[in-house]
Amino acid sequence: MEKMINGIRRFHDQDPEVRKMFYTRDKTKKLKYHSNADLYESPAASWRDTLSCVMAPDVPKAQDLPEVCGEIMLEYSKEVMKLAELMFEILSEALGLSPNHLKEMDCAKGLWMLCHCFPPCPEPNRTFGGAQHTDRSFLTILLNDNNGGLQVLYDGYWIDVPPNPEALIFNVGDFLQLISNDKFVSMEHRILANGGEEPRISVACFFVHTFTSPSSRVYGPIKELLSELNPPKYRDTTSESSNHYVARKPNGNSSLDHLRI
Ligand SMILES: O=C(O)CCC(=O)C(=O)O
Ligand SMILES: [Fe+2]
Repeated sequence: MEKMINGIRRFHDQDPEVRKMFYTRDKTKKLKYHSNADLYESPAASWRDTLSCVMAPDVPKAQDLPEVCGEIMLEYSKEVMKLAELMFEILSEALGLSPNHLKEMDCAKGLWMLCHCFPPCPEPNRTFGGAQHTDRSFLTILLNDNNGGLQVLYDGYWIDVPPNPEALIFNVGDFLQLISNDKFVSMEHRILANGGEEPRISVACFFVHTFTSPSSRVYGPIKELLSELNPPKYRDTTSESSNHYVARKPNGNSSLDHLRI
């Protein structure tokens, strides 16, 4: 975990000329680097630079990744995928299903890795590092360095998540909410703009289905969970029609709103 944080810090510490080689706002690219993700959508751009890469199911080649962090991104992905499989087994059991149920739905198959850097912001009270949102994933596994900033919305209050580089944070995403028919609820969170002196590093591993078999797979509330007393709360959707879900919505609306029955 420490090696991963250091590798991502090395990437963001590089000369802009080197980082520029990876810069793109083309959403179809598997590897991209950009600043202020919501630049053209939000009233105040998020104070953040992000290197993101689709790491699974198609594993990128080391030589296609940035030299200073490619190896560790590949190594970290492998470990985080093992952890996700285990977590999906536990979550399946918590739903009263067989341990392999969520894995067999390919919940652990697609990995989109977002390697963030939140540079010190000269006016941190005028924007965010990341505005309020829920993750458009089944599950997100989050690694932070020792700089705080992440907050979760609980009972109407924003609560600081204490930074701990030796811990991982598991966030339920919108798609787990959908297939569990609201048994698990995705977490509203935000990241304050960095008011400190040093850049804050975090790595968010999004387990998603978009990159697995686009358009073919249909997701809806798991049939085994439904009954007369627990009717489906969402319509079925394909990965194609929900393709936008990895993008953040500046208005903070859930990506599930348009699917709710
Ligand atoms: O940096 C963080 O702590 C959280 C990042 C995040 O929420 C995201 O990438 O969706
Ligand atoms: Fe998030």
